[in-house]
Amino acid sequence: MTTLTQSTTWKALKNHTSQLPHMRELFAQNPQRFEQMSVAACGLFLDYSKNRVNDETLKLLFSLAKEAKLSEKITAMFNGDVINNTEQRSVLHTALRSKATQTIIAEGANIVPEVQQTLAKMAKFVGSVQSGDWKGYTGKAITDIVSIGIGGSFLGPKIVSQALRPYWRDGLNCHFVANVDASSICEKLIHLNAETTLFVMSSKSFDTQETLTNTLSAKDWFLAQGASQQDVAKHFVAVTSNVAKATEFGMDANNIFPMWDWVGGRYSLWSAIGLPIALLIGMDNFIALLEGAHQMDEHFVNTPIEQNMPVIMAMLSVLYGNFHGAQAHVILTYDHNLRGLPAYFQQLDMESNGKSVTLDGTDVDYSTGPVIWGGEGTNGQHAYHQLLHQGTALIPADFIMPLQSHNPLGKHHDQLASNCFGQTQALMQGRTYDEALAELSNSPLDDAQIALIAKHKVMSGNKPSNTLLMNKLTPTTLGALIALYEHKTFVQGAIWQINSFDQWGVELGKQLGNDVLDRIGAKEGATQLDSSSNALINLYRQGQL
Ligand SMILES: O=P(O)(O)OC[C@H]1O[C@H](O)[C@H](O)[C@@H](O)[C@@H]1O
Repeated sequence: MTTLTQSTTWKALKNHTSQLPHMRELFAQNPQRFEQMSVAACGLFLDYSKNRVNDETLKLLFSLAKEAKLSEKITAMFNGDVINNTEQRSVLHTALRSKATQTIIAEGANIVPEVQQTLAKMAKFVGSVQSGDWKGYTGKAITDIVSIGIGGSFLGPKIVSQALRPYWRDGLNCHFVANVDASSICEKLIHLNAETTLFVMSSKSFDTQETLTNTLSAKDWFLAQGASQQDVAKHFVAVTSNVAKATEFGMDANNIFPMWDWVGGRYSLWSAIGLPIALLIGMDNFIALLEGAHQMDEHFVNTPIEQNMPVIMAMLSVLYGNFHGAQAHVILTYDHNLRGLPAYFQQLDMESNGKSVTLDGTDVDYSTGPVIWGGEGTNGQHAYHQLLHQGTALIPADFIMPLQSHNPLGKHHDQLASNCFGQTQALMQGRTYDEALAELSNSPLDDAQIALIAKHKVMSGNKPSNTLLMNKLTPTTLGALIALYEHKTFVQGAIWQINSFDQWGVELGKQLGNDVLDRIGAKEGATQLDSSSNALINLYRQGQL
């Protein structure tokens, strides 16, 4: 039994939440609800009024945060304290977007100079590739980047590049290879010219099977196109914290961009892992991305928790996960360029808070990280919004939308916005039986049929949502948005007293996968494992059913 669930505040929340009226009633009681439950920060605007809260709920949630010593924990992270207790590491992705004048101590040294040196190395490299000064082995400029990496070494570069498509410099294209399934790399290489292709291999550990395999295959392809071993240095660069392994692999030491143990993979896009992003949008825009995140860092550190955007969003998630039984959370991006963002937040949140023991190893007796999923609006309305409106599961929703489009065309953006706002309204107010009957008042159906259809048209409403707006999706607002969710994830972990920065759960699958790989390649069929695993391996070995 943890102290958290035994606390007075926790018990008060349990009691309070069961007595709150429907959101329709909460809006009717307070015409100022929107004004009182919205907050602006760093170019973002959060409307959290469509939530199952009143002033008392918020007061209790903020008490929970204070009892968790949240402010002290925020300070500890930014100061470089070793808060990742199982790997004995600081957590300082925030240092990657710090100012050159700052001093941030990690492992006994000021890390800001090295961060700045790496940014300068990136800027020089990006400038030379974009200007055409960087030449391939036949003297041609680079036209295509192939980014090889997986997990945090893939999702950040991929999703941010996609989100900032309007900022791509002409003349450069980028292809992302992550999965070890050869289709991923083959379908890209087939269209590329080795003379003008640059491979960026990103792996913090330089020990991830998929990334190593893909990089070796890329190298084989490159050499098979007529290039020679000494040409590799012109076409392969690496981003890693394991410089020794990268050099051993054959990467030219001058082409290795460092990263550090105090940056978690899912928090690393701000480091040289973001090199593909910078190559596409330019270093000036990459710096703007960092600036947006830095602004959100400042907001997070300096703003009282009651007006603190990451804290508000985090405490609302704690409310639904721990007091309303919600086990999932949906991210709905009403912006085509943000279509990949739910997948990014999926790793950020689920790999951070998918834990079941507290920092001191006590089994939790409460829910922790929810299942994060989502997609772009309005597509989701034609796919899964039915469940959001009438399903039995409570799934809180974040709607994210810029007020201005990069492609203002006719009524498109009006329709996008009207759908976004209409959805949050429908989730909140639902439809009563009487309203359904009224809608059927002119129906030719008989009374029994009308009563039946009306019943099927009832929507309970009271479904919570946040609406996050920005003027326009720019590098700066995107940086602030991603940092917002990083800090939201941190706050939830702080409340749940878990380590949000290790990922022991991914180890076993890898170990067993390596064992299966050996059994697939063995002389004899598999017999030592469970009957299912033996059979599956042997089916694969025979290559057909
Ligand atoms: O960057 P790498 O060391 O290759 O790791 C790539 C990924 O591997 C694992 O799946 C970790 O759980 C991720 O957090 C990490 O981003």
